[in-house]
Amino acid sequence: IVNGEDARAHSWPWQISMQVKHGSRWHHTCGGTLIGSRWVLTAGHCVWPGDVYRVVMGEHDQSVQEGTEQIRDVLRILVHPDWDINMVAAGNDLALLKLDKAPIMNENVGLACLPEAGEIPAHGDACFISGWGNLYTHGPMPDKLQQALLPVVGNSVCRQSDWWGMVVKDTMICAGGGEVSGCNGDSGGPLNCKGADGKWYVQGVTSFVSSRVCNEVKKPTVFTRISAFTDWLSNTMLYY
Ligand SMILES: C[C@H](NC(=O)[C@H](CCCC[NH3+])NC(=O)C(F)(F)F)C(=O)Nc1ccc(C(F)(F)F)cc1
Repeated sequence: IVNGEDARAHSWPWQISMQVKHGSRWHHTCGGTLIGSRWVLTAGHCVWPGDVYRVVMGEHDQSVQEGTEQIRDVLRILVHPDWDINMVAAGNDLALLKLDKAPIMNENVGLACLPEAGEIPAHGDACFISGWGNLYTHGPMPDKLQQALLPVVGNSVCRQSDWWGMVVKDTMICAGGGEVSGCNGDSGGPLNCKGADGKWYVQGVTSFVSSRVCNEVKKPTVFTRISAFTDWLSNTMLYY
């Protein structure tokens, strides 16, 4: 996240770190959201065939063993059938990770609330992006979880030719578009939006930013809109 701030520890208890094994070491590769007792939602572009992943929950500072971390292996990976790594603009950038065992739910690890099917966040809705992605383009990753206020940009604005144009589909949400943005490593993480009931809902899964600079003005961070995939999510979690 570019131009964000340290999150208060464990204030986004559904935020996970998806880690990939390189040799004998594990590296953060993407964010994700705990949406079921044994299910994590992340981005399709976070999954590479042949890689081995694990999920760390209850994490805050990745450089410190805080005693709140819970680590689980990934038993099964289900990438959205219509995701195509060569067609980011087509959307469907989703994957479900089934954990080998449910984590213990506590003040540091909990389930996200998901929106109703078809719910579209309004232009100007105050949402927060969270993640351990780069602090700036080609920059370092932070130790502590970052967050940033990223107001929703309605698709009619986001589709303007000097913004994202026709790259933005109905199954996507734009947010930001100024100096604040997601950046590499935030992929797959949540867009946290406060509902009318005062509860936080995860409305989006971080998908892409400008390929020039993460925080390019008029190129908001683009999220997969979860409310467009409620059937796929529930059917997949029910079946597998
Ligand atoms: C460097 C930049 N990376 C990204 O945006 C990657 C996703 C890359 C998937 C495709 N390889 N996502 C992120 O860095 C994230 F943290 F913001 F999610 C990028 O490639 N952006 C990008 C690519 C294609 C398109 C477009 F859809 F227009 F083709 C728009 C942006």
